[in-house]
Amino acid sequence: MGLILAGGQARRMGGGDKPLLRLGGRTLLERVVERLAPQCGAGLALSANGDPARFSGFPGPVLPDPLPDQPGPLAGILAGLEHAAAQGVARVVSVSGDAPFLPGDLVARLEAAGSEAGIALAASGERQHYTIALWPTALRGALRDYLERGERRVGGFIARHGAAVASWPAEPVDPFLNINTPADLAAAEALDRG
Ligand SMILES: Nc1nc2c(ncn2[C@@H]2O[C@H](COP(=O)(O)OP(=O)(O)OP(=O)(O)O)[C@@H](O)[C@H]2O)c(=O)[nH]1
Repeated sequence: MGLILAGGQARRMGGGDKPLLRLGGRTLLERVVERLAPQCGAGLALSANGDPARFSGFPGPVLPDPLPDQPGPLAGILAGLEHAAAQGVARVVSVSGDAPFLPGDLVARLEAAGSEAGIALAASGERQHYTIALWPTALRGALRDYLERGERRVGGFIARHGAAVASWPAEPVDPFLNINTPADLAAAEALDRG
């Protein structure tokens, strides 16, 4: 199952839903769905809080964070793992909803790198992306305990559970480039025009 994380506050962008920003005539979310859907036989889910109607075109459930007082990407990942486990799905690939150039072999390579019980992270060269990763749903109990203890660092959870890494070249275009600021969006527009 593919899980698109869209529950962040987009402070560096000035607020709002970054996945609904447009790049080259389509929203970032439409671009992420276009990249990810063909790779995910078990379908997609979107992790986002607030009114789900603003994502009405999304082809899957919109999952609110299970621990609203505990923001951060791990809360969204927990929502995805619990949803997937309820559907009998063993592994979830999370991606950021602001990464419009995801590689077409993302899921296959993460699945090859990961194990039944282990997390697998995507990397651009040496740079690891903690929110673009394969997560066994079996870790959902440990993740809920971690968050309920008041922890929220993704790297801290991964360090406890080990992680394999699948790496893609960062050049000429980083396939995990994500949009954090208006300047990033302008740069992505220039890249998209090629
Ligand atoms: N579900 C969920 N996703 C989150 C949360 N916080 C961040 N994310 C997602 O995790 C990914 C990385 O988020 P960040 O870069 O830390 O935060 P951001 O909202 O994108 O941007 P800034 O507020 O500018 O840091 C993005 O896809 C976010 O949508 C949260 O509290 N809940």
